Amino acid sequence: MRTTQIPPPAVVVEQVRKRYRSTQAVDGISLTVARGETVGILGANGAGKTTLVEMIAGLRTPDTGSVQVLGLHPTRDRARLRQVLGVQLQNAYLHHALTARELVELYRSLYPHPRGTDQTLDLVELGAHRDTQFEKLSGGQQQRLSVALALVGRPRMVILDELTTGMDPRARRRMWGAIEALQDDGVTILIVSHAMDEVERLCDRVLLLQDGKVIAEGTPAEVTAQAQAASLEDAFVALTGTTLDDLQMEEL
Ligand SMILES: Nc1ncnc2c1ncn2[C@@H]1O[C@H](COP(=O)(O)OP(=O)(O)OP(=O)(O)O)[C@@H](O)[C@H]1O
Repeated sequence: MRTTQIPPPAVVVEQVRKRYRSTQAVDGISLTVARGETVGILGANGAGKTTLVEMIAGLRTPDTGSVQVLGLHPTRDRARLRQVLGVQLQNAYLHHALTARELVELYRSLYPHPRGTDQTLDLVELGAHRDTQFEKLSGGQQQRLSVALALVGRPRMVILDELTTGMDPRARRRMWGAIEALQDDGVTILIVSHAMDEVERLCDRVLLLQDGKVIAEGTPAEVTAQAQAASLEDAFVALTGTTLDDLQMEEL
């Protein structure tokens, strides 16, 4: 009888914890993400979302617990993981004096089979700004470029922290289209987002965090129903006791 090897899930996180001095940022989170699945990580400011995805990306080491990504250990197998995982993080440091084209070319050089430079810039509609230095791009354009850089290596999985923050409505729609194309290609996606319309449209499943713990999990419709709410945004408010206006005030 022939046996088929079932590939491991894209992400297996078991009971991870991470503390910064007096703050328990992540407090015992477990998460399994199937290959090709899109999972949204939600929660108020400071809930632990970025810390969680940084541990999955291998950029932070958990104090306890384990993380496996595409069958690899995020820190021990860092070089191999970098070839298959694209990461766009909040406040990513990019060389400000380089142009959009130069940054794409720099990132292309890290991968064996990267997308073309023009194709990458067109993906986020930055072709017209190819010769603009990063520091002279608008905030939304910088954000679009950082997403493009996460996709340049044709990753099997991407982590997107605040995908469309700062983008105008047209750029957001365009970005959603680009994400849907990745989904059609079977790419596994983790999205950190405060935009509930985006999460409802793109995510198969969401995890709602509070104080470093998962307080709700399921499809957007299941989490909405669990809170007996009319929308995911209402569910967020009911379950976390935070309003999105509070979130925006905190971000000011
Ligand atoms: N480098 C650090 N040193 C000390 N404390 C930190 C550090 N990074 C994060 N924290 C704290 O850990 C907690 C979780 O932060 P984290 O950035 O993971 O939250 P978040 O859910 O991504 O928030 P946001 O929505 O504001 O991006 C917060 O209380 C934050 O102040």
